[in-house]
Amino acid sequence: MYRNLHASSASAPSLRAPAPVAFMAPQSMVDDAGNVKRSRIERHQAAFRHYGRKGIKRKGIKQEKTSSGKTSSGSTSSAKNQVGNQIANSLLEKERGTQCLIRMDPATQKTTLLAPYDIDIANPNRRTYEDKEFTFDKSFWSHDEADPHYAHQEDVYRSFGEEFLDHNFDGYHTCIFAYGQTGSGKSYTMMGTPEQPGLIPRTCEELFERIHQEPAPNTNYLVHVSYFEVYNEHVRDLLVPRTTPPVYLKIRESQTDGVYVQGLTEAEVKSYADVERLMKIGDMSRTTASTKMNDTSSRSHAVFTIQLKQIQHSLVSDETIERTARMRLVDLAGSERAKSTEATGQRLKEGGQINKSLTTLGRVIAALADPRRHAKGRRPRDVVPYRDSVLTWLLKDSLGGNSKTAMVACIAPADYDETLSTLRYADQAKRIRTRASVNQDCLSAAQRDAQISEMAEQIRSLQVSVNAASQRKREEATELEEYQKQVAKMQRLMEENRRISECKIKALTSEVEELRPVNTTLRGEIEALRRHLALALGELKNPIVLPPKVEDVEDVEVEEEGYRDGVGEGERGVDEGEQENSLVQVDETSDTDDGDSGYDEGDDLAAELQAEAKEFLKDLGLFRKKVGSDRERFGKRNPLGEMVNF
Ligand SMILES: Nc1ncnc2c1ncn2[C@@H]1O[C@H](COP(=O)(O)OP(=O)(O)OP(=O)(O)O)[C@@H](O)[C@H]1O
Repeated sequence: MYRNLHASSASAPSLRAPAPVAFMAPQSMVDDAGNVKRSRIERHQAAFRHYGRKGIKRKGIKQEKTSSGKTSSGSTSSAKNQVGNQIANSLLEKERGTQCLIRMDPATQKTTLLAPYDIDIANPNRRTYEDKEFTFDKSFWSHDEADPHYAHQEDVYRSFGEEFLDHNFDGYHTCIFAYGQTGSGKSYTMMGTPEQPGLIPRTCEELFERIHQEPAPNTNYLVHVSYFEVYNEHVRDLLVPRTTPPVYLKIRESQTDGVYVQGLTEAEVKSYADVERLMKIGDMSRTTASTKMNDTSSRSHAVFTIQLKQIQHSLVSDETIERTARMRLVDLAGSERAKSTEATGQRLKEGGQINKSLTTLGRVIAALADPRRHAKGRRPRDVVPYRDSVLTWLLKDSLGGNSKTAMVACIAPADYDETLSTLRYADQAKRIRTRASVNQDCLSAAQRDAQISEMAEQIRSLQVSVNAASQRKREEATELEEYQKQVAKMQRLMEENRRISECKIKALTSEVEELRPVNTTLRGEIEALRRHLALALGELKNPIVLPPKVEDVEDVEVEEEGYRDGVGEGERGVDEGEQENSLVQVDETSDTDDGDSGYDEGDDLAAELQAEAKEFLKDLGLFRKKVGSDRERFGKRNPLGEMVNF
């Protein structure tokens, strides 16, 4: 673990050096010369960090002893639960037969990561591990409560949390964030448990203790709290109830406020009880899940922010001093290897997102720690990839800007690679330099009055533009209403048209149905007429010659005789030849009354009938065409777009 303990003067901005905080080795592990003793038995001990606590004195809460001999608070029954939990954790590590690979030297603050013993000698290609040494600002050893150097929650808070609160009262922005592999104790360090509160509750509690103890009657305090999480690269307000689908907030950047979360709840709090209530709401809302490495693993980065505003008024000089400080307390999600967590599905996806944002945080830290960054003529901001993840963008100011920042690197030192990676991360972060300055405004009565009248003017002009905007809005609303009316009217008309078309189609369909039998009959009649006409024509062109009937012949003979009585012989010879013809004529006209004129009339009739038939066929053709076009216009189509008969 490491942290920044360098303070800046309240009046001028200064450079500060972040420094590491690591586990503190128990005395039993350090020999007289200060060297770390390495015994096989020790190295097989459980590896979890266990913070104890010395509570801030509170009513109704029992006091307990810490390693440093100071008193602490905690309810007895809850403390029992916590002890159980701690033992369970230790047992879990022991059950796994893991080695404790960390040693700490309280004299030098040196942290040593020891190479694991189980090196496979038979396999020479296997990677060789070696001991690694790191030095951090502070190292906390929370391995065994029986240890004289065991670091309780209270010890951790007293060693730097308290100091950070001092910075806040001096008007500095601060940030403490916990980093480490999953299950290494980040949430325990930052939030803790009701029995063993961590840095956040202790800071808040002491903040209100100091406010309420403030003897100066001319100082006013305003405290606001916000709590949000970054889950899968989305920001969610933890102080509002969860919804389905979840409401994600947008990140904005302004020149005056820097990077901020738009629409985030900033609740005013007047006492520690108010903060406790909000912390409870937020913790219940936070995304956690049970994984192989941790029963209540945080699947998101949680950012708890306290805004402290101190307004001081001097009656002597009639000046107002405003100090604003922001405390950011960040519990990062744990880095994890899919192999160790055996995660699948949603857990695997979350793990991927967590690692991605932590990798970006690592790149940001590396860029900020790069000594060339401070070289002359270099434009540092170009190379820091803040915007590559939501987390780094939001923490931009805390990581490399106006803030005093500490990183607590938590380790569960049973895994050489994970622990080495965390310690390297921390080692790099300690090289970062930020520029913290006091956020203070000092205003004389005249300046304040000027500011008030300037603001009043601003409010007036805003009021004017709001009025103009609402007028525009009203006009726009009227236009919109008119437009909506027109659209509704058009829709109504279209609907009516559709209905009219439907009616037409129905009427035409029934007409066609009615005409269908007439059409069939007419077709039949036309066919009959055609046949009849063909017969008549055939008959006219090839008349059938029939022999005269007997009575007819006799009648002729009688007539001939009468005739013969009146004409000469020669005449008779000629008449005989003609007589034959006239007989044919007579016979032929027996049906048509007159042989010669009957033939001409037949032709006329045929022509007349033909013309009539043609006329009829023409009408029929037109009628067909009409029916066809109506079908085209009003007929139904099947899904393939083909016409369907109606
Ligand atoms: N110093 C400690 N003393 C007692 N219990 C501890 C200590 N450190 C961690 N624990 C316990 O270990 C478990 C895991 O710790 P915690 O949830 O804080 O890990 P984490 O690093 O936040 O994990 P994750 O990244 O998965 O959220 C918890 O039950 C916690 O109470």
